[in-house]
Amino acid sequence: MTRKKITLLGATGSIGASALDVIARHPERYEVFALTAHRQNDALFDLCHRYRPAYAVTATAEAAMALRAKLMEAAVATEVLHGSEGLTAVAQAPEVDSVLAAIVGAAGLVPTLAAVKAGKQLLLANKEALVMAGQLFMTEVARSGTVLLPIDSEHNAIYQSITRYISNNLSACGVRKIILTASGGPFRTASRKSLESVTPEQACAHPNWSMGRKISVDSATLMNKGLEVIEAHWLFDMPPERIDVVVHPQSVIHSLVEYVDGSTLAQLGNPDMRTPIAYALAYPGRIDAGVKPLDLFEVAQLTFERPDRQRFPCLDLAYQALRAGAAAPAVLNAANEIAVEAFLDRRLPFMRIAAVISSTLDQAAAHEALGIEQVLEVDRQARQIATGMVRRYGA
Ligand SMILES: NC(=O)C1=CN([C@@H]2O[C@H](COP(=O)(O)OP(=O)(O)OC[C@H]3O[C@@H](n4cnc5c(N)ncnc54)[C@H](OP(=O)(O)O)[C@@H]3O)[C@@H](O)[C@H]2O)C=CC1
Ligand SMILES: CC(=O)[C@@H](O)[C@H](O)COP(=O)(O)O
Ligand SMILES: [Mn+2]
Repeated sequence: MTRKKITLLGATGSIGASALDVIARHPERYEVFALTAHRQNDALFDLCHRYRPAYAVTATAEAAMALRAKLMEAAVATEVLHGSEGLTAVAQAPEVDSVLAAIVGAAGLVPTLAAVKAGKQLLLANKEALVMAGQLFMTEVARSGTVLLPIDSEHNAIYQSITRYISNNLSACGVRKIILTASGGPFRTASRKSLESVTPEQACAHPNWSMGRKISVDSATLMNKGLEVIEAHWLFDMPPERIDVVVHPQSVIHSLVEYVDGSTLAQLGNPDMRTPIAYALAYPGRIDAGVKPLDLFEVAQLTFERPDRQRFPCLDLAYQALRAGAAAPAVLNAANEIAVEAFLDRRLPFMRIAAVISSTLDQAAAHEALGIEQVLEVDRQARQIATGMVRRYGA
């Protein structure tokens, strides 16, 4: 069997760790071609030592020099690149079969799009890329013929629950609705008053998933679900009124697809990202992911609630941005990234995250964000506005 060569963008993160865990279980199937990091250079060295990729990518030339020296001393033959050119090079290298996009935030857009342009099979975790530039992204996917496999657990569940016997058009397949499940986050039952003083540590303590800090805060505000509504819109070509959100605190049903004949199909499993990652790596086959099978007697109860749109206004801000279209989702994403960073730095109270995003959406100039340069310019301007808003609403 020829081994699939994988570039892992964002190898030092939470998705990176889950992906490498699955890959390491199947050395006969997968070969790590490139690993990338941003701040965690020592962790990148350890990964190179263990997985012996052909390439590693660091953020800066200085970091690359330091890593090269350590690798040479350890007799590891990995070549080190750096910066955005380095990321693009390993996303597009002719030897690469699949790119797993797990950089967090807007920083993932350019290298992920580079992989699409080169027609690589794309295993997509970086939802922000689709939120910022969905139209452009999906146009490139169609042009290059990239096979795009979602890793985000909800979208992976939907992908698994769609029966595509007839067509790639979901309406033609009888799909009426997509239903995204949300855990409700760590503050699902918290009073509005208590939300005013919650800390980053509390916000990052997700009840079911172990994830990076940015997405953990997004889950706590329900912006994660808002971003996922936009992600689902682009991945499955569904209008916003046919994408619902239901709070399901156990995170066992990862999402559902409702059909016109009254059937609702869903994918279930223990909350562990190795399942969707293994699905995408092995597609269209299946491989062991190291995940414990679901024990329904242990789960015992699956419960459902409506999201509380008053306590968690970020969900509706995302629907609004999706309906507004054009550059609004890119503005929403940029403002959210600035607000979440400020909250994590204790410069902005939790309950002001939505205010920063809403005011930024109001103030940002209307743009028809078409090309990548325009999207990046919208992102830059929105960050500037949102930074001003953080000062206004800040702690
Ligand atoms: N974690 C999860 O379970 C899930 C995550 N996702 C999505 O996957 C993506 C990754 O999430 P997660 O793994 O939790 O995030 P982490 O914060 O754990 O990891 C982020 C990765 O991106 C790298 N990175 C950060 N900033 C930059 C930058 N400016 N340029 C290049 N690389 C950068 C980090 O490098 P370093 O650490 O070296 O600084 C790290 O490797 C996000 O888009 C998230 O929404 C989706 C579903 C589930
Ligand atoms: C694992 C995953 O896909 C995350 O996006 C997860 O869904 C976050 O949980 P919430 O449902 O709380 O947003
Ligand atoms: Mn998700």
